[in-house]
Amino acid sequence: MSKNLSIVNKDLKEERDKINFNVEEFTNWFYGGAEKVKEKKYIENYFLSDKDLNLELDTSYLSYKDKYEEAVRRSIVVYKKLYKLHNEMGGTHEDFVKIMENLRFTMGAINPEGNPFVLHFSMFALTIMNMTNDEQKAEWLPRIFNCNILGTYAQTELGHGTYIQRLETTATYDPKTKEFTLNSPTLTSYKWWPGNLGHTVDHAIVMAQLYSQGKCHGIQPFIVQLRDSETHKPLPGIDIGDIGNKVGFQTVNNGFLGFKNVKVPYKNMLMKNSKLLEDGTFIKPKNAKLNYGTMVIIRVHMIIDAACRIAKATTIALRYSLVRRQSPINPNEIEPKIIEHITQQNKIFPGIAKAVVFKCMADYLTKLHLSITQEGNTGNLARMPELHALSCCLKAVCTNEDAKTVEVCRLSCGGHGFLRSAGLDDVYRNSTAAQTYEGENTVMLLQAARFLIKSFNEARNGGSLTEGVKYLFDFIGRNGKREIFDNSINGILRAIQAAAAGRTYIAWKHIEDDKRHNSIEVATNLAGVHLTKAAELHGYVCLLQVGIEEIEKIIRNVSPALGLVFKNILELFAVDLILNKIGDVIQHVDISNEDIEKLEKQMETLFKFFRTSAIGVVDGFDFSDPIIDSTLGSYDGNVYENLINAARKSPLNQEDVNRTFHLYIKPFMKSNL
Ligand SMILES: CCCCCCCCCCCCCCCCCC(=O)SCCNC(=O)CCNC(=O)[C@H](O)C(C)(C)COP(=O)(O)OP(=O)(O)OC[C@H]1O[C@@H](n2cnc3c(N)ncnc32)[C@H](O)[C@@H]1OP(=O)(O)O
Ligand SMILES: Cc1cc2nc3c(=O)[nH]c(=O)nc-3n(C[C@H](O)[C@H](O)[C@H](O)COP(=O)(O)OP(=O)(O)OC[C@H]3O[C@@H](n4cnc5c(N)ncnc54)[C@H](O)[C@@H]3O)c2cc1C
Repeated sequence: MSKNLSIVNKDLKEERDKINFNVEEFTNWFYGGAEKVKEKKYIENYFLSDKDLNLELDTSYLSYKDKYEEAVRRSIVVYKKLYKLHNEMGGTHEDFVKIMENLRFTMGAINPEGNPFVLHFSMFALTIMNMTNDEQKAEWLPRIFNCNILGTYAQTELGHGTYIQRLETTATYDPKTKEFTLNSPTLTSYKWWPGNLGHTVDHAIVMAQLYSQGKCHGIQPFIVQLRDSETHKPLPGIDIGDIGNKVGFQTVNNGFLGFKNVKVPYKNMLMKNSKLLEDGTFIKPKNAKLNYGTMVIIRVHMIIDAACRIAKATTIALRYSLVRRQSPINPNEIEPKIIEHITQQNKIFPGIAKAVVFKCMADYLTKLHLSITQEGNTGNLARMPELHALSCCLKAVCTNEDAKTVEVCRLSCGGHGFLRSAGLDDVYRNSTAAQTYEGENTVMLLQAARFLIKSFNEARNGGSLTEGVKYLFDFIGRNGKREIFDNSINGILRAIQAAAAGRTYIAWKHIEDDKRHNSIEVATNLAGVHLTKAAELHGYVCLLQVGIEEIEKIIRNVSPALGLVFKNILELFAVDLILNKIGDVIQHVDISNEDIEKLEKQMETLFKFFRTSAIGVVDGFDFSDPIIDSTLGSYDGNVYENLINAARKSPLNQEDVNRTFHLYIKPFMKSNL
């Protein structure tokens, strides 16, 4: 960690002196090993130490246009260095991925309001890698990796983001000219939202309805050039621009795009899955949803992003809470560190536990994605729906928790948390954006619920279930009897499973009852609230189940002192979860008031133990000061000095008297109204 060289605040030093486990060992776990931590630090320093980035400039004070231009300038500095470093490292694909993974946070420090090239290196490149045939790979990948072309992923339209089956952009094939003609037949068919589209990229993957031989064959991906390679002017028939100011992501350059008779060559339809013969004959893919593959990959990646945003927010909130003193607990004693107020612990400690459990889930899901993709490459697509359901469910649950936790962290910093210099606003904006992009969270939960209902039917009919939903058998086996609660970690898991299965049953029954008067679709819509609750509970089951399995493995492999910290973290996650979901649990589990009181007491005991470890855990997340970028969360804990120094940098403080005094205020004050 590049620690600030200033003297560490004595309250924070006192906390660190009490840490009773090896922080470095925790860091090595979080990043996947000592070698990876070394790499991370090297890469971080390699980029952040570059004076050309001019990181001294606080871009939050710039205008919308200046922010964008500075973000582009900084990104180019970074990407030039990236390619230099890539060559130095050996130039393999693995080296590239390593640098990109580590750049995730570094980029956040360089462009706090978003990266104007993020889609090129994520969705654009991934779609070309995964949805093209060999010839197309050979044509496009070198140009993408050399950045000779820059691209984005243009799917969402003004009228449709969720229901992509009804996208309106058309691509009509003419076998005589061997070209597609792209059109935006209505205003609502304009592409709207794609990141980097407005003024940055010159190419896009465009999702459009394919028409051939007079028939519509559903949405297919096309690679389309949008701007001239020399002048960057929009090509004929292309209407393109920036969509304007947003809640966040100000420098991501989200754009709009309309087509009027734009010609695209035959070879530009991505043909790994669906195929179109030159004569216009359409050949269906093995599974029509294969074209949704890039979204699945990104949803999987979003779990680790959520974990890291929570880790960052809790680092800021906890460090601040260990140096901020306010409100004596005993009237005659000195004001305590605010963390001594138990409500403050309740705000921050469960968040730290979530970051750890989400990280376990991200590792698990990444492995699962890899194994299901490998199966897919051999033609076996059987587990694709399971992966789709799981990634939708966890994308929704983890980003919802992420936004909630980051906001609680902001509140836990009181007034100072509302300052931009506290560093929580960009984290929150990114968290809340993640609730919407890559599939709106309610819609994602409903997709997961579809899988749950199918599995429930399967279980009722004595069929087979995938591992993650086998608990539905237990529910059916109990035949209406309630699960008996026992206060162990596995007891809590069984209780959450019973709640998830119970809610699935309620949703299923709701649909079955309504089906008598309505179509299955209407009945399903009417059960929507139950369905989303069931999917959400299922997401928590997955998190706890994977958390238990992964943390048990971790405990076997780390020192006993760190093992105890992991045990504490897992219990914190589990007890916090059951207490938050107690209403659902009571409905399906035989749990007494005494049991609940015991859980509440247990939480207090867990807080007591975690009180000494917490600072070690957040230090172990290993965010350097430039990455944390917070007056309240810096390693040295000198928050008041940081706050006043940051305030002095406000553009308004660069002069004693602002011109508005003479222009408006003084005449107003002298006017006697
Ligand atoms: C070099 C590497 C570096 C990597 C670094 C990575 C770093 C990441 C950084 C990323 C930064 C990104 C910045 C922001 C980007 C935002 C991009 C976007 O938002 S882009 C825009 C994002 N936009 C969105 O996310 C749009 C959201 N909407 C959708 O995804 C779809 O409309 C839908 C899935 C909700 C429904 O689809 P619809 O066709 O209407 O389907 P129905 O309802 O009729 O039927 C459901 C049936 O289909 C089945 N199934 C479905 N999918 C799959 C699948 N993938 N598979 C298998 N099956 C699937 C399902 O199981 C079910 O089966 P059954 O029950 O019938 O048996
Ligand atoms: C920051 C950001 C970046 C983005 N980047 C890109 C990008 O790079 N490329 C791209 O193509 N797109 C991008 N998008 C678009 C994004 O993917 C969509 O906005 C998202 O998928 C939601 O779709 P929507 O806007 O149509 O919402 P809507 O579907 O209109 O949602 C509005 C409301 O309707 C509800 N609703 C809709 N359908 C259903 C249903 N079936 N059942 C129940 N409720 C429903 C939703 O729950 C929500 O409450 C981005 C969006 C954002 C915010």
